[in-house]
Amino acid sequence: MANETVTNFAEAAAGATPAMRQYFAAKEQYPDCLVFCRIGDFYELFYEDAILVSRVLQLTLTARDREKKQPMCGVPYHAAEVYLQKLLRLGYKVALLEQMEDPKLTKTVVRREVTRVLTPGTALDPTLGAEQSNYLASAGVLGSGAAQVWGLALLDLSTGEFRATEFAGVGGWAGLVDELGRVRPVELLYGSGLLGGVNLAGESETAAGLDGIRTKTAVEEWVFTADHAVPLVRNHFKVHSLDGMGLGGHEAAAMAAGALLHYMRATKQGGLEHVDGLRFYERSTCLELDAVSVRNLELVEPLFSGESVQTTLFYTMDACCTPMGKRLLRASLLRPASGLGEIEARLEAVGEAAGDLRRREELRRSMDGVLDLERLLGRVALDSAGPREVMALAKTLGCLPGVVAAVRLFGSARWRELGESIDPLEDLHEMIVRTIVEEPPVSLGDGGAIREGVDAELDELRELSRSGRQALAAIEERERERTGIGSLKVRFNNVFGYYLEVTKANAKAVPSDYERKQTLVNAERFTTPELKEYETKILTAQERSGEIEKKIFAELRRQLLDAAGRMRDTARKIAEIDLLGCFAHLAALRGWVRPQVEESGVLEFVQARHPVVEKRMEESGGGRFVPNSVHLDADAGPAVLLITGPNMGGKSTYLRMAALLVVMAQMGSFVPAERMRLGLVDRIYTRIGASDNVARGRSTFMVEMTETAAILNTATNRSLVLLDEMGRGTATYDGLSLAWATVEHLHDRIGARTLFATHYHELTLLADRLARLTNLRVTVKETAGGIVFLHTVEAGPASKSYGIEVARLAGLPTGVIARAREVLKVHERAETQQVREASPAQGAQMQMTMFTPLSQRIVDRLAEADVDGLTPREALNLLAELQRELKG
Ligand SMILES: Nc1ncnc2c1ncn2[C@@H]1O[C@H](COP(=O)(O)OP(=O)(O)OP(=O)(O)O)[C@@H](O)[C@H]1O
Repeated sequence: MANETVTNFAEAAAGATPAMRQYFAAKEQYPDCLVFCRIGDFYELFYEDAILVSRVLQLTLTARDREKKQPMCGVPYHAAEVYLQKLLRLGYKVALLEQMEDPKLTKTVVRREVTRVLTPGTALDPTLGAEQSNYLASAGVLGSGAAQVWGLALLDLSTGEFRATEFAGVGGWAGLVDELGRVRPVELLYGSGLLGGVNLAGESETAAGLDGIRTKTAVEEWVFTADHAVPLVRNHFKVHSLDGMGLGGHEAAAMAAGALLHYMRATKQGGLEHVDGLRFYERSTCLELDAVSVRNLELVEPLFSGESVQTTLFYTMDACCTPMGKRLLRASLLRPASGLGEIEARLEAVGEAAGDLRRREELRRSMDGVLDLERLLGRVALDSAGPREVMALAKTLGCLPGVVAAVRLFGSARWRELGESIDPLEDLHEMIVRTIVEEPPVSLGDGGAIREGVDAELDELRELSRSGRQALAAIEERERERTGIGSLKVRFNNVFGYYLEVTKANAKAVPSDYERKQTLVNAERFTTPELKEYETKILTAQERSGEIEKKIFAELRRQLLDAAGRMRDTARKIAEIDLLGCFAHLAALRGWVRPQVEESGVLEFVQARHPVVEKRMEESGGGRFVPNSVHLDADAGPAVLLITGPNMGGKSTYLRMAALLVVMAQMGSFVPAERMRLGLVDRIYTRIGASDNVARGRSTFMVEMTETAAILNTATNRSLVLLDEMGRGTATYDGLSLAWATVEHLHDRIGARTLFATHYHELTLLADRLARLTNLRVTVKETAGGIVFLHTVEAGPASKSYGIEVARLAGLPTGVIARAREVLKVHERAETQQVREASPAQGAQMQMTMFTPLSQRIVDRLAEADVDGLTPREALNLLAELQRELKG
């Protein structure tokens, strides 16, 4: 919040009422928060907060005073949740200033305190999709220079998932930014001020990758110190050493985690019981996908926000039955496995289930009623679960034995492992259903959530109020007879308690022992000593039973939280079971096959299909996907496939298909192909199309070159590299030269399996020089009516580019098309002439050296020189002259 605002508040505070002074104190303590001040049945906002919130939430702006100097707006307390969620989604933070005393019982001003600060990363968003995670991230740095280590911690409060990692050395910062771009947390914590020379608030060029994180929260610098933060982690988990969590020797990661816990405490987030573990993770233990590739390949989100999710691989592969399974699918897409053992174990289990319809269906059916175990547990821990949620938890727990039994029907190692190790949590299920009634009320305060027989006193009190109410009915009956007033009623309201109500017309018939309580327009209300006695009995009984219900519920909650670790473990296993079931279902349904995975440099698939495009074509009735094959071998060649062909021919689809099939196979899924052989890939790199960085003020070409630099600097011979139309964003010869040199570097130095789609036909000449490069082309058929795309990929370079043909199909005016044809002819003629004039030997040379005309002159002069006839002095002169020419 701007300084000006704070000054305004300070000025206003000088002459404020006591309630407003509490408000100003809260505002001073939480200057970056909107303060929601509870006054009676409303939350009120004042001054700049009121102006902003009334605009954002479209509320009426009023004022506290006649002069309208104190703007104000409010939302009803009971409906506040919706408004709060909206503000949080927009990235705002909110401090709740609550009444700490019952206004009815206080004579002076009610005491108010900030009880909780809600921020995007610490509040639960009920509209969050089952597969999405709501991460709060925390990043800090230890050391300096090359010894710098960045620590990153991530917490999803809705499920309790808590993990941390590190990025060390020179590439550490870039690694951190990339990981944040992939994880996309809703809120990022960092130490205020400049850290390690870079500003996490996103003001420096290198921090542009953090633009997507809407809420960035700076906390005091000292919070991000090992001395302060690391002990917080040890205390939270009640351990002496962090080695058991894999955090031994990872102080930066532990520090980031500790700073996050500090923040949770500072914002008064209670109930962190379900955050019962912290895991150190390393990206190298999985197939690495950088943020650019995750985006380009549309693994979990469409390339451009707002587009249909149907273009994502997640959407295509999501046949999971449970929210946990969906989340694991999403996480696996972002981090496919890199170890052969893990992949094989999954593939074997998928194969077994894919081949057995009956058992597979039994398994999937057994998960029918399984709700979000992790999120329900999260709500219990955060004390936002009522009796209904606890009952929902019980229903889910009740399904587990069925799931376990279905898993045990399978025999392969992974299924056996899961079936034997999963805890069906029967004791917890039994504990809940023993305590809570089958159809509990929404809120505990409504009463009647706890079963009969759980607590003797509760049963007695309930009996008492039941008999009390019966007695009241009897009184009503008796008094009607005694007074002869047929319409006499015993009624109840919160202010007057129980009373006898008689219409005005009958008031004369009221006996003298009735005490008048209240007079209304049409009726009179009375009480009697007998009625008062019952009233006290009933109300005390109700009050007391409310207390007992609360106590029992709290005890149940505590016992459930004691078992939080077991529940989370089971939830993880259910997720794995569900995911394997989903893969098996897809394999059987869509005719996918088991890939052969090995430690080698091979990537080969026969008659493969792009899973997303194929599904979309099927759904829209848009024809059949044309299958294609790939053969790559980093060691024996071909390592580089250079794909040419017309626009719209299917080059990009072919490239993406290759990457998607690798991701799927390394996740342990079957793949849409006749056959696939995959030597494990350590990392997928993509450089495809323009990205929305342009909107952030970096040119398309700059983005392209930055991404290409990252590939050339870090790819290994076990990586898969996809380059689509590289060099397009600059002058033709610059672009061509860069593309040429890049292909050579990938081929000669890196040896990564590379798919390179290009419109530069000149590049196809590289096949003569680079032994492990093969030309491929996408085919078209020329017909009388124009070209037809066949989408088949075959060996050889494309003969023509058909750019003008495609432009015609796109509807460019005929005049422009005709003129373009003329211009093209002129250029082609000039080129042919040039080639004809050169000798055959020169022709070949020209192709190779067309980018270096200057050096060609030097080479020619050297070739002409008669070395034997030169004196040493002449030789020196020649050398000096050549050098001068080179230097220009
Ligand atoms: N194998 C295939 N079978 C059926 N349709 C395909 C196939 N490959 C691509 N297509 C369809 O052809 C269209 C163009 O594909 P794609 O974008 O891959 O072409 P491209 O060669 O990369 O074009 P450009 O060079 O203009 O980027 C897409 O709509 C795609 O769905």
